[in-house]
Amino acid sequence: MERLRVAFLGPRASFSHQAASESFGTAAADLLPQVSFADAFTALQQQEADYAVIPFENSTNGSVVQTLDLLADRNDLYKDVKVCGEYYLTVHHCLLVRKGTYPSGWAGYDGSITKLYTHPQAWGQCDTFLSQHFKGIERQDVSSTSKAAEIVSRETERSAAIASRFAAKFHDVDVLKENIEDRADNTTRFLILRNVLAGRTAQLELEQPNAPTAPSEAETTHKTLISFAIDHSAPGALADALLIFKAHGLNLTSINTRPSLRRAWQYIFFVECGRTPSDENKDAVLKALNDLRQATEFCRDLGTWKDQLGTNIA
Ligand SMILES: O=C(O)C(=O)Cc1ccccc1
Repeated sequence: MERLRVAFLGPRASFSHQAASESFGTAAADLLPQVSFADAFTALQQQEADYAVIPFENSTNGSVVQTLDLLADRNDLYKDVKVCGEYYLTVHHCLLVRKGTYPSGWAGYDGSITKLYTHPQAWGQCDTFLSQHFKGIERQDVSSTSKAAEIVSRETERSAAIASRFAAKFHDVDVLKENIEDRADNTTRFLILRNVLAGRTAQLELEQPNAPTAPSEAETTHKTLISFAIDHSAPGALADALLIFKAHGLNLTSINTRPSLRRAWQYIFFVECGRTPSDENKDAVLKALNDLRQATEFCRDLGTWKDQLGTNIA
């Protein structure tokens, strides 16, 4: 079998790189760094990559809206891209500075840092630490935490990056303070995406490469993500749509919304639901999608995969 091509948000040493390399750890895979999540989606749609590993939500900070916007696919750019797996990564952030700038470490820190860099996802995960020690200090969003470490390694001003210990080593910068995340259990759930038309990944559907836990088939929950929009002027339209999930025995596990950008104040709903497969419910998702097509302005099946939290919710 040819080597798999796995797209992730680069440069190397980003959290997405870590998630990609851990989730495809045992497979023969080439990891392909991308400048943005959109580039990773494009690489998949054009079949220049077999999989993409993209952050979807964080246990401290909630949903990753950039990812929801790409899944919303308002311009039909990624029509063949679907979710086929997930991976949970515990995320520890460090405050990184150019090598040698603070020889006495955090204990001797004199408050001289004037600018902070990181990926937008990271600010909200380190809120308590930042408001205690860096209130009012300029913050600059950059394309990834690894990019932030790279910038700081070259800057002559007193600046700092929020990134991983791994990124510190990779870009040869110092760790001024580690574990600055608000919560020790700070975890990001990454989605593994594939192009449904790509034959070379078909056999891996529903399988997470290198699954951290391996529950038996009977106790594995399958999750499905479906997006839809409804006519907000009809009373009960959302309730009717959600009742379809219940009617087919699909357990709702999360709901997100993003603006539809078709009309002001209309939303795209992203509903995640779970089911433990059985003979009775094997067509539940297909049936629910058929019913949803009648009850919504549009709906889209964004894929089904195995739950890696190992919870049996049916
Ligand atoms: O910027 C990175 O390293 C990413 O991969 C995005 C991200 C940022 C913070 C937590 C998890 C993922």
